[in-house]
This record gives sequence, structure tokens and C-alpha cells, in this order.
Amino acid sequence: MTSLQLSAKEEMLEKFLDAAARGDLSQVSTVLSNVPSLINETGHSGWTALMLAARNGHHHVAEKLLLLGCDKFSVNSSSQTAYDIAKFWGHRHIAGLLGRAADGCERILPGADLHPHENYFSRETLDRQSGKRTDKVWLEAKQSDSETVYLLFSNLSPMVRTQQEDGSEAQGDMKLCRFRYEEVKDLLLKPSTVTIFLGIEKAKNPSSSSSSEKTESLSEPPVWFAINTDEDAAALLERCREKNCSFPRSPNRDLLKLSEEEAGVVAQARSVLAWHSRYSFCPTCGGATKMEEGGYKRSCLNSECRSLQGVHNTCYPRVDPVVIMLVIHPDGNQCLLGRKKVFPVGMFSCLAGFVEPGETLEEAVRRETEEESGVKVGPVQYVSCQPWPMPSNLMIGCLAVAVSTDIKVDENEIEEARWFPRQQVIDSLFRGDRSVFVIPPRQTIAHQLVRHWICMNSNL
Ligand SMILES: NC(=O)C1=CN([C@@H]2O[C@H](COP(=O)(O)OP(=O)(O)OC[C@H]3O[C@@H](n4cnc5c(N)ncnc54)[C@H](O)[C@@H]3O)[C@@H](O)[C@H]2O)C=CC1
Ligand SMILES: [Mg+2]
Ligand SMILES: [Mg+2]
Ligand SMILES: [Mg+2]
Ligand SMILES: [Zn+2]
Repeated sequence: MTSLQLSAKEEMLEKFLDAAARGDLSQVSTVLSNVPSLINETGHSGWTALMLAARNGHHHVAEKLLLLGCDKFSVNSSSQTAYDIAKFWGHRHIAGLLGRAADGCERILPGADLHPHENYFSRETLDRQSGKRTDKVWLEAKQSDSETVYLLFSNLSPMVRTQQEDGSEAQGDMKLCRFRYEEVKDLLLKPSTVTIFLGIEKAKNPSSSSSSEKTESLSEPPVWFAINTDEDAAALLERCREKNCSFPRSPNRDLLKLSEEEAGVVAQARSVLAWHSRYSFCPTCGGATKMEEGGYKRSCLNSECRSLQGVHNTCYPRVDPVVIMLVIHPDGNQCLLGRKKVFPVGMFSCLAGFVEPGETLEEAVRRETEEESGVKVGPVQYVSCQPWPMPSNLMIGCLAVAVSTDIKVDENEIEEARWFPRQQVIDSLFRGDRSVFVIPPRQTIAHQLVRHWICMNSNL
């Protein structure tokens, strides 16, 4: 290209960007019809025409550029997308346009099936009614109620039905198998069976009951229980009237295929059942224990045991707090992700670690980050949390700002840790580009923390 041609193109680009910034739709259209390749070209500080239109609130220009296929995910030299710019300057109609489902950009916003700030495994569809746990008469009556719903677990895996015969991987393709009292009453009588009370359905699903409108309005919503049994899994599957049923073998992966509603129920049931399976004996004296309070307590049968004096946490289901953090580079434009050897090829995730006794969340974030990556962390901010029933973690999601940047990984835990520029993260998150790294699935809080950072205009 000669210098004359180059300058002609530059002149055209300048005219085009200026028209976008002024909101001159007809000029934008004319220039693009002559030189379509200008659409994603950048001017000063890496700003595209879409960013300039978003900055100055020119909705019609942004709309036209999107229609002509401009790249809405590119970032300027401060790592801002057009969406960040529109949101920061308060042009909500343009941010809305960039976030509209039809153009695929909805992925910049939280997933449509998740409520804002909600994580997978977090939805509560049952009212736990903890007051009913000590009401033995009520619990017994509900166990034999014909409307009561039972979930069946074998080796801590719930019985599920897959929709697709081809073993499709999509979320929502897996459904919990629900049983009635008559179908499981023999199991309830076996000493090795653990039955726990989960709660009462919060909202009634009108299509799930065949009773008349009148009876429905009078009756209490169904009560849910979960059963864990050591019966033969193949024999248990024969109890089910439905086809394509199984007990998933890999909870970490398979339980992510449930709907948001069912995942919330499984998070509760699996954690409590796992506690019973691991704490059969009294942790204080080693004696036998009995289950109480609908499965929310185990008491020692040895009347001399210290655990019976006062309140002891050994008698109640355990929750292990884990901090999980997205550490941001001091320049604001890179984040720290690491990979364990067991991760699928190319996957990098947020660093995480168990909170230790007598430690604040902030200190746990600083300690775990430094232990695993050598990076020192300053300010820490809580974002959201996620029950993770493998078996009973509570993932506490934080953003943290690094005060040092040299990486030295703890090779026992982490294979590699790296700073990833915002553009690479956007490419992996929104464009599905797997060439640099793969982000964990959207059901993980690690994924949601990364998305939260990308969407929060950290540079404006
Ligand atoms: N939902 C999500 O997005 C993610 C969830 N996780 C979960 O977080 C958990 C903790 O992360 P890690 O990096 O492994 O923790 P970590 O960095 O503290 O290291 C784990 C090691 O700590 C020790 N440890 C200390 N307290 C423990 C406890 N209460 N239970 C088990 N081990 C304990 C064990 O030696 C274990 O090997 C994992 O179980 C993992 O499943 C981790 C990353 C992402
Ligand atoms: Mg860790
Ligand atoms: Mg660690
Ligand atoms: Mg640790
Ligand atoms: Zn005891």
C-alpha cells in the first residue's frame, strides 16, 4: 500500500469514527457502504465506532453498527467494551441494546435462567420449616402422606432421569426421580436407611397434581424427604416406572445438569446425607449415635458422653467454608487464574482454599493466594457465595486486588498460574474461544466471579 492510499484510508477512518461519535447515521452508513472493512477499525486509544456511539448515547448508530455485524466484544486500550462504556455513562438504552438476547450479547449479563447474584445450587424451592423437625407426630404423618415426595440416593448420588437417549450434556436435561410413600415404604423400615426431612414445597406447581382446584386450595403443599440407602443400585432402579434412570457416577460433573430448582434441593439433601454417612459414630467418645430432628441432629447414646453436656457442633451437620477469589492485577486489566493437574486440558479457574479455624475470610483469601501463587493480596471484597455439596462446602466468592505480581506456584496444589488479560478472558467467556484457556462451566462460582469482574467496568 502506498503512503497516499494509506492516508486516504486513514482519512476515511477518521471521518467514519467522527460520524459515529456525532451520531450522524447517514454518514456512518455511506462510509460503510463504500468501505465495509472499516466497521471494526480503531482510532485513538483503540476506540471503535461502536464505542464512540455508546459513549455519546447514539442509540440509532449503535443499532446500525450491530446490524452490520460489528464486533461488540472488542476492548479498547483500557480494556473496556462498548457495553462497559454505555453502562458507565448511563446510556441504559444502549447497554440494553448490547445486552439483548437476540444478538448473542446476552452472555455479558448473568445467565437468563439465574436470578441476579444467584449461583447454581443456591435456589431454595423448599421451605425448610426447621420448627417441624422436632415435631415427631407431624413428621411421621407426613412420611406416609400420599402427596409426599421422596428422593432416592444411593452412595450419595440421587436417582435421575436423562431426557435425551444420546446422553446429551445440556443443563436441565437431567431430572430427579420422585417417589411416593407406597414405592419406598419398605426402605423406610430398614435400619441402614437414612431418611431426612427437606421441607415443604414453597410454590405449588398446578400441573403436578390431578386433584380438583378446590381440594388443592385446602391441602398443604407436598412435603419432601430424601433417602440414602445401601440397597443394590440396580435393584433400586427397577423401582422406578420411568425410563433412562441412573445414579450419576461423577457428582462434580453430572449434578451440574439439573435445573436450578432441583440443584438447590440436591445441595441440601446431599450435604446432610453425606454428613450422616461420615459421622455414624460420636466424634467425642466413639460411641453409637441416633438420628434426631428429621435428620438435622445426631446424639450420642452414651449417657456419660461430654457431647451431651451443653451445645456441641459435633451433633449438627457440618458446613466447610472455602474462600474462592478472583485476584485482580494492580493495573486492573488482568486477573490471576490457576490450574490443578486434575483439571480438564486447558482449564484455568479461580484460586480457592479452606478457611482455617480462627481466620477471617479476608485473611484466608490472602493466605491461600500467597500459598498457592506467591502473589500478595491487599483489599478483598465479598461478591456472592455458593453451596457446593461435594460434600458440604460453602464457596465464599471474593474479588481481591494484588499488591505484588510475581508468580511462584505451590506445585503440590497448582500446576500453573498466570495473569490473563481482560481481552483473553472476554474471548474465552463470551466467544467460546478455547485457544488460550478454557473457563469452568457457568454453574461454578469461579465462572460467575470472572463474569462479575468483566461486567463491572473496573477501568472506568
Ligand atoms: N465451585 C467452584 O467454582 C469451585 C469449588 N472448589 C472446591 O473448593 C474446595 C477447596 O479448594 P482447594 O483448593 O482444594 O482447598 P485448599 O487450597 O485449602 O487445599 C486443599 C487441601 O487442604 C487440606 N484441607 C484443609 N481443610 C480441609 C477440609 N475441611 N476438607 C478437606 N481438605 C482440607 C487438604 O489437605 C486438601 O488437600 C474443593 O473441595 C473444591 O471442590 C474449588 C474451586 C472452584
Ligand atoms: Mg486451593
Ligand atoms: Mg491451598
Ligand atoms: Mg488450604
Ligand atoms: Zn459420645
